[in-house]
Amino acid sequence: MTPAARVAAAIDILDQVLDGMPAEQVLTRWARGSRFAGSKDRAAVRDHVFDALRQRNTFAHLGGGLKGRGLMIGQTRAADIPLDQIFNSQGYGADALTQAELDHLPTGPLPPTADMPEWLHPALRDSLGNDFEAVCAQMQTRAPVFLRVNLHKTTLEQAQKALQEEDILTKPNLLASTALQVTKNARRVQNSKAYAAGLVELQDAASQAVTAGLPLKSSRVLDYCAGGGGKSLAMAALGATVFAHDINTDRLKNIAPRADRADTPITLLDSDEIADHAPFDLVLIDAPCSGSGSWRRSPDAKWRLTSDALSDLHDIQSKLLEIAHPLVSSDGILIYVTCSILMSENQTKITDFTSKNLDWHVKSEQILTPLDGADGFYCARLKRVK
Ligand SMILES: C[S@@+](CC[C@H](N)C(=O)[O-])C[C@H]1O[C@@H](n2cnc3c(N)ncnc32)[C@H](O)[C@@H]1O
Repeated sequence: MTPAARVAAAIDILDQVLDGMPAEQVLTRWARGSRFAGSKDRAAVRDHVFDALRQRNTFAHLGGGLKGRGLMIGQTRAADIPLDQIFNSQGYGADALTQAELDHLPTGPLPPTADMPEWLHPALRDSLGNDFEAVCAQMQTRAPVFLRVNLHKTTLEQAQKALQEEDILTKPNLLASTALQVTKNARRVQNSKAYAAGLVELQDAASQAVTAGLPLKSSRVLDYCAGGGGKSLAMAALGATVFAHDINTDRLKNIAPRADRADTPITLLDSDEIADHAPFDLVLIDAPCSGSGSWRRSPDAKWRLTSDALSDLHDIQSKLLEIAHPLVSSDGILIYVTCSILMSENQTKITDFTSKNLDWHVKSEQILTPLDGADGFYCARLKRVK
């Protein structure tokens, strides 16, 4: 595909995403229906779409409209690429600019805060304080790709060497001793031998930081909201005996093959089986949340979030704390985690919980934002008052 044809594809995809469809779903459908598109084309179209969603309002301002076409005109302008190289009606490329589009002269640049939903600005300002603008600017950029080294099978150095043999370059990351940041050929990771052999998994460094600091060796752990098992696998690799549960049992299906690859067994539990295995030394609630800490990776989610949906999430988060805390052994630890940067899903939830459950107190809290180099994360460790 020519650069112009890739932009034309991105315009169609963006129009569907702007109508409310999840970006991943539209991209997958487009790739299936576009046999002519090679892996480089698919990657380029994906980058266009995600970049445009990260900077949606900036590009709409530069391009003169909040439609796929406006966003891609804005993106082309922001990249300083001559517009007629892309918008020239040639081949499968995008149509040439209309007179109105040519006449659109954007006034000065928008601040980075413009690319965060406006209704959330007060909550984000409260949550991030002086970092609000800087976090918004960071959210306009692509997130780094991180790997978690499976210490059960290898060391950081050996994993780096194995990846290097496949021309995938990495460097250690200070957030977690298991974390490698990919600096070259990130897209090759999932087809690499090192990945197939279970030496590494894709996992954000902040997510790794959350589990890396836990007392996991020889602990019995319940991952109450295990999803695809990212944290279950990380905890098992650090020596824990892990039980994984999720209300959506379909989401647990990926755990068995991943656990096999990593050589770290994980026991899946249905809701009615949990009581038989309780209490646990550690119960992890990786709560469903706005995902605002990882909006660089899924930028369409920030435009889909509504205040009603956020309020529903607050209710679920409170419910999960109430359901899960009795499953912790008398001297055990309750861990509450979100990939949110909103105080209402984090500190506020924990304060509400401890004010209703006076026998629990917060041992420590960890608050990470994208300014720390990875996704935004919150982690509270709670114990019973002695
Ligand atoms: C943030 S995701 C978990 C991600 C996962 N821990 C990982 O590291 O890959 C939140 C999960 O909570 C699950 N969930 C939502 N409500 C739940 C409930 N009431 N009980 C248990 N799990 C729930 C969702 O199905 C979703 O898989």
